[in-house]
Amino acid sequence: MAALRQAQGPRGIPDATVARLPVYLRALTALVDQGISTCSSNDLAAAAGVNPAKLRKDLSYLGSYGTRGVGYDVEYLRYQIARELGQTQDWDVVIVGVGHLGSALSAYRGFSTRGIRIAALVDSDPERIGTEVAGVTVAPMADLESIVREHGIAIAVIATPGEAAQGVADALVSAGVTSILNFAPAIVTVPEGVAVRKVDLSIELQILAYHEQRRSAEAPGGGAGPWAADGEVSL
Ligand SMILES: NC(=O)c1ccc[n+]([C@@H]2O[C@H](COP(=O)([O-])OP(=O)(O)OC[C@H]3O[C@@H](n4cnc5c(N)ncnc54)[C@H](O)[C@@H]3O)[C@@H](O)[C@H]2O)c1
Repeated sequence: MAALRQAQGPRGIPDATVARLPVYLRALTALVDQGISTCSSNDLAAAAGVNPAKLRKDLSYLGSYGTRGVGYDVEYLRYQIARELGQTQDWDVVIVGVGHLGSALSAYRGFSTRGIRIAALVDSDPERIGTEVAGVTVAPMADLESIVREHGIAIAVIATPGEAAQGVADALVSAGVTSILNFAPAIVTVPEGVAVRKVDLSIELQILAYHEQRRSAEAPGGGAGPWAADGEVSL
């Protein structure tokens, strides 16, 4: 069976907690920007859109318990989470497949503020190779290994058609990449020690469509349905 390996949380932190850390980081960054230096777990939980007990439990994995009556030191907690997520250093990332999606991802400015730098773009199409996208020249697949070595790249994004994804994943792994974000609609198998995360917007939309359909079937007059106040479906 094809194994879809998930990133192992650092220091044994559960993956569900790791997945919420970037949300806390974003909320804390907003608090820093507003000049707020301390916050209660309730305030931070509200800003992050999670329940306070879950937030306290998540932060306890980082050894961060806040100070009774004072709350959390916003700057320090932000630093702790950034360090846990490896964001105190910049990560060079390669995108393979520089079509519509790959080009849009390369042009996204939000990565740089999160310590992610799109250092290289690679494609197999001779028409695309040599063109410049978001200030980076598209390189051929033959250059993948030297690109990964030169930039010390550990993380790659696959934005090729599904049928090319496994071959691209194999090439990435053999070049030395150890973490892959796969946008292609295909399950890729990788050796032990390589992490793969899959993003599938169609599945997310299908889930929303399912709930939308149930909502209109169950409450034709416009009931609340399964929707939570923050817009997330409560499953
Ligand atoms: N996960 C999501 O949420 C989501 C959303 C949209 C699209 N997609 C998927 O992302 C992928 C890209 O979509 P797109 O619209 O950008 O397609 P596209 O056709 O515009 O781009 C694909 C690019 O991959 C390149 N490519 C093909 N085979 C390759 C190979 N073996 N090695 C290197 N490069 C190769 C092509 O030359 C092209 O530049 C598709 O698989 C699509 O289904 C995923």
